[in-house]
Amino acid sequence: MRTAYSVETVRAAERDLMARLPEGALMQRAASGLAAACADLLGRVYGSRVVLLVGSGDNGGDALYAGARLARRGAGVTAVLLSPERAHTGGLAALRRAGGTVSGTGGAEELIARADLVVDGIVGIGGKGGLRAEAVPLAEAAARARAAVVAVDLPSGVDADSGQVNGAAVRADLTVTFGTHKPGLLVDPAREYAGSVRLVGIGLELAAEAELEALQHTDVAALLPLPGAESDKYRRGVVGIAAGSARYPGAAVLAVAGALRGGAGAVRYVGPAAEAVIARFPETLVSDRGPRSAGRVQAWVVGPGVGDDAATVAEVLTADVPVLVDADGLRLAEPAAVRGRAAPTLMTPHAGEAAALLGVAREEVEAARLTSARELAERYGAAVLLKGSTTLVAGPGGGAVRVNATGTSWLATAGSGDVLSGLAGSLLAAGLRAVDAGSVAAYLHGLAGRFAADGAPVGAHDVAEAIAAAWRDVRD
Ligand SMILES: NC(=O)C1=CN([C@@H]2O[C@H](COP(=O)(O)OP(=O)(O)OC[C@H]3O[C@@H](n4cnc5c(N)ncnc54)[C@H](OP(=O)(O)O)[C@@H]3O)[C@@H](O)[C@H]2O)[C@@H](O)CC1
Ligand SMILES: Nc1ncnc2c1ncn2[C@@H]1O[C@H](COP(=O)(O)OP(=O)(O)O)[C@@H](O)[C@H]1O
Ligand SMILES: [K+]
Repeated sequence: MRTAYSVETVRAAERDLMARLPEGALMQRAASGLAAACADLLGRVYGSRVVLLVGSGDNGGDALYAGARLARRGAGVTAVLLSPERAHTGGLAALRRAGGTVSGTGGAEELIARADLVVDGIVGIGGKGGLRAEAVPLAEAAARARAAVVAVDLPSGVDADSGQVNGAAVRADLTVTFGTHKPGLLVDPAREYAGSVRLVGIGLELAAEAELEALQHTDVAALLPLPGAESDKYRRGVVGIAAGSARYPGAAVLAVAGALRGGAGAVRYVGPAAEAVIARFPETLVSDRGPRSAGRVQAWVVGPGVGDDAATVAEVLTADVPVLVDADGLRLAEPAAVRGRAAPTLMTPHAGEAAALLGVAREEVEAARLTSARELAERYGAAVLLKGSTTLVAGPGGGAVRVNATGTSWLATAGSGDVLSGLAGSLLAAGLRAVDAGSVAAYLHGLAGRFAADGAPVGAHDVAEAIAAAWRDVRD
């Protein structure tokens, strides 16, 4: 499991550790890891041109000490100081001793244009708001330059705790982060600014709960429901799919396609698209008598393509088993009916649907994805899976939010959300907790999207077909 901790938690751990270590030891650990990452990126350090962008805090100190290490290995290192009188004294002295030079911001853009590597030490976890005006031209010059850009701890200008980006920020090829990931490195839009992320251990002991968790292959493998010798189709769980309409029969077919690959022993379909479902998936149990009379299920999926069928949504919400609400179902569900449920609920909006539920503009949700997912989960007393390039899954009782980045932008194709709903519903029926079902489904769905696309456009049915390959890959 990869975890990310809040700045407050990092600060507390830093204080504890600093009290036990000689002064400056922590910064040396950070600088050593940073310099090693820079050297790897450069390939040949000797003779390379390195520009350090140095702000007034310890983030700039890290950059200066790392710059000194590179200078000792023969790099030509210049530090551009944003506030010369407040730059880290020890770091500056070390750089000078190693033969590095110092410049003000005048002429910095030409230096950046000629550099092989730009190290962004403008601001780290002490940053507030977007980049300040004097730093913006430097970030822009770095974006234009052919140099590789390495961000120290996090790209300057992004919010460490929320992943929000207010105004300009540095775009890095690599972020070298210290002690733990920060939420902003894993959540869009900030994640896009971070490039690849390298974690450098500095010995922090993080006592509090993580803000974010990102499942890895082994975590997912441990959660996958596997049949045993004593299994039969009912014990494995039956998932009910209430989806589709005369107008949107495809949503039903795609949700069933996802559900068949999710680990439930049987898929029961109710609704007006039974013929289309059976034609494609003859193994589906179909019924046209409505959810309540359809027979026992261990979880429901309601909503994809149901159009205006509010009655079906209301009926499913009265079931005493876990319910996944998606698409039209999110619009039609009575908030009180969701909040009043005793069994778990998993809501799966994309940003537009989340915005409608929260009564804000879509852009607001996209800019503040983490806060939005948490807010919805709290308001509805439900687990909330917020779709997008990084998918978030927040539980109703607070706690760490799961983040998933296995996907690919090829998944932005009509109907791929329906496949995800079926898959997650199937995992719910197999007995996974709502947050686990949502995050495991997002993980497999993202991988399946990658496998199916492999660099070319795909349809949602291709994604469904690749889910089996994603399972195998995870279990390997
Ligand atoms: N935690 C750890 O365990 C370890 C932490 N380490 C390192 O320390 C870093 C944190 O250092 P930090 O606390 O000195 O804060 P930092 O990020 O340099 O920023 C503060 C300065 O930036 C300025 N500033 C603020 N906002 C700004 C903006 N938007 N745009 C531009 N400038 C802005 C602000 O100015 P002021 O408001 O005072 O005018 C202030 O001077 C951390 O990220 C990591 O790299 C490692 O060395 C070892 C282990
Ligand atoms: N840029 C992207 N990168 C990765 N995944 C994406 C991206 N855009 C959308 N997705 C994923 O594709 C799926 C789209 O779902 P949704 O928006 O509900 O589409 P539909 O309603 O057409 O089925 C979600 O799983 C979402 O996370
Ligand atoms: K930085």
